[in-house]
Amino acid sequence: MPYTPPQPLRRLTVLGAGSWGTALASVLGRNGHDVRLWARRPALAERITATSRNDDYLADVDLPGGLIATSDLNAALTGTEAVLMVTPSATLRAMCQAIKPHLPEAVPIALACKGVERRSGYLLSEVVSEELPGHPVGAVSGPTFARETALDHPTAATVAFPFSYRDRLAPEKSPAARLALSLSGGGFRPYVSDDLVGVEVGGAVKNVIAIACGMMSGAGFAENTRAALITRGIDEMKLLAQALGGKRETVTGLSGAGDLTLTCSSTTSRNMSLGYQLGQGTPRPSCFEGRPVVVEGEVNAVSVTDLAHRIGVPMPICETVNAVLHKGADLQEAFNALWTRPIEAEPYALDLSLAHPSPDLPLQFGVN
Ligand SMILES: NC(=O)C1=CN([C@@H]2O[C@H](COP(=O)(O)OP(=O)(O)OC[C@H]3O[C@@H](n4cnc5c(N)ncnc54)[C@H](OP(=O)(O)O)[C@@H]3O)[C@@H](O)[C@H]2O)C=CC1
Ligand SMILES: O=C(CO)COP(=O)(O)O
Repeated sequence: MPYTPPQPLRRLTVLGAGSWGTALASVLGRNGHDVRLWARRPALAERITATSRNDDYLADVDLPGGLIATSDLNAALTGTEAVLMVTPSATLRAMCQAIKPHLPEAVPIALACKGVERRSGYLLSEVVSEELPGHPVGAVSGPTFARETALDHPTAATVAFPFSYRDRLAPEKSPAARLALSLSGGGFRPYVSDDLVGVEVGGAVKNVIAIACGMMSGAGFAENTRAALITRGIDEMKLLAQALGGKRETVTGLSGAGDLTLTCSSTTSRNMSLGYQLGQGTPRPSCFEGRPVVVEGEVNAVSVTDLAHRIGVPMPICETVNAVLHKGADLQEAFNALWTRPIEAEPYALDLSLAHPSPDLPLQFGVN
């Protein structure tokens, strides 16, 4: 059989007209695709369509002309060839249930939200597969601030779908390849991966680590501390990815180390910013001047640490963030306890025999 190259998707749906959904719809619109952007508020959908601006979320960004927003799920999904889910992780299950009656058969679904479901401990792809069986499920994830992406600054991200035998039989139908081709253009450069678990774990954990970095910076610690948290955060990601069946090396890519570096580098990140404000002593209700802001690491501090406990993965930084955010722990005392833990091997490994720097040394040693 002659090789048929994969083609971009013609029509795509982006669910969620917040900052990231609008940025992704802009990338697809600029690349010439027929994209429908679903906003839950009809008034916002009308304004986006009429003005090519999203004044609620990306006020200073010109969106591609002809970008159609709608609050009607049926209109957004009819005839679509792929769906990007871009509402907060906690809304994902309800969104899946809402779109089910309108979803064309077998269309691929890509997650652009980041997290672990709190109640079940499932990765978000598992939530989608449970609610919407029969659809290939993947993710788009990487170091991608929405505003920069919408302004077409050079940005790279990973498009991950599990590799199936069908991809080998018919590579032209591969959802990862077709979605990556659709996103590719202008400043947006996608890479493809078959390690969905590794990609999802990176996205879920990096937000919690960014809160830790923000807390430490806000409390007056310096750059050495932040670099240590980033690096040890990568180790926590690796352990969780491996324990859930993903690959450790995926965590060194865009969706892991890449996104962690971005998110832990400035208070442009909402997660880093929340940590910073708390580190400075601002009470939680007064952070962001009291505005409701999506901070995925806040809810995911609970879901990630719960999941880690349940499967026996040590994640001490995430644990510390969770204790400060949700268990009333004192920030300084909690970080002191983190810092004075018994000495461990680097990298920590789930297979304890691999973690031993020497057969004569125990896995952990020291005071405390
Ligand atoms: N912003 C970024 O730079 C990036 C964000 N992400 C991820 O994308 C996801 C969405 O974040 P982001 O776009 O930034 O968030 P925003 O705060 O910018 O937008 C949130 C969006 O979700 C909608 N929404 C809120 N609650 C519900 C609900 N119960 N049901 C349906 N829709 C709801 C909001 O609608 P309404 O306006 O009506 O409230 C809005 O469209 C998060 O998981 C985030 O981690 C990933 C990469 C980059
Ligand atoms: O995920 C993001 C960048 O990749 C956005 O990070 P924040 O949600 O912390 O702003």
